[in-house]
Amino acid sequence: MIQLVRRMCSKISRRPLVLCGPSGSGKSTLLRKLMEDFPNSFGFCVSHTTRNPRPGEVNGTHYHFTSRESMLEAIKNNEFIENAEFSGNMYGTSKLAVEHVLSDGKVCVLDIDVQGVKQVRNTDLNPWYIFLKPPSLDELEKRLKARKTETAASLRLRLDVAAKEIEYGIQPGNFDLVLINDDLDHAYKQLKEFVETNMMEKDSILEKKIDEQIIG
Ligand SMILES: Nc1ncnc2c1ncn2[C@@H]1O[C@H](COP(=O)(O)OP(=O)(O)OP(=O)(O)O)[C@@H](O)[C@H]1O
Repeated sequence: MIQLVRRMCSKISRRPLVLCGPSGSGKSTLLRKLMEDFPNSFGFCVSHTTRNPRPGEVNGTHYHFTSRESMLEAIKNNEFIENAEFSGNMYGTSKLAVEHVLSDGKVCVLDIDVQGVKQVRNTDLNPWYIFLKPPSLDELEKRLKARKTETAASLRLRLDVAAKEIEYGIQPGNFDLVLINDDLDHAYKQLKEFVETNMMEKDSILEKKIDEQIIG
């Protein structure tokens, strides 16, 4: 019973986590590490996309791969929290995907772009917002090239968009934390510290309060 109450309370106390940053800034890389360290605390909110899967990407795990027609229909039916168009493809977070993570009692993690962040601000999701900034556009270009997922045209577009996103990302007040992904271990350490300070401690304080109320 105590476990159940604790679980219910911790669920409502846990604000989602938004990780935003230009394509290639390292969002997936950092989130993978976070999920490995806290497998029971965080749940990745699986986005929908109309783009084709990259090698190794699994439907339902990395993305829900879908068609433009079904996605437009679902958006019309108000099934999405946010959606964005990038490089001729649609991306979006469905309400169901968020509910799926919450029903597991986990903190919902959203990997979204600036367009998505602006829309999430108009919802009652109330997440923590973290912006991941590449050390420079040159370094971003190097990393995207090394990832070997882009054509010359899609690389160009990503770099153009990145410059605008960084402008928004570093503006004071837009994010709770701006993380520079220079050295990966250092960036991860900062992310982990932010999470432990702002997201974990509050939960343990809440759990202590629940224990005091229930046990006496
Ligand atoms: N600190 C770092 N130093 C060097 N390489 C890095 C660092 N962080 C990430 N990378 C590499 O940069 C590339 C881009 O990272 P990743 O795919 O995680 O970016 P992303 O923000 O998730 O991109 P997208 O939005 O396109 O999915 C990957 O090949 C990754 O291994």
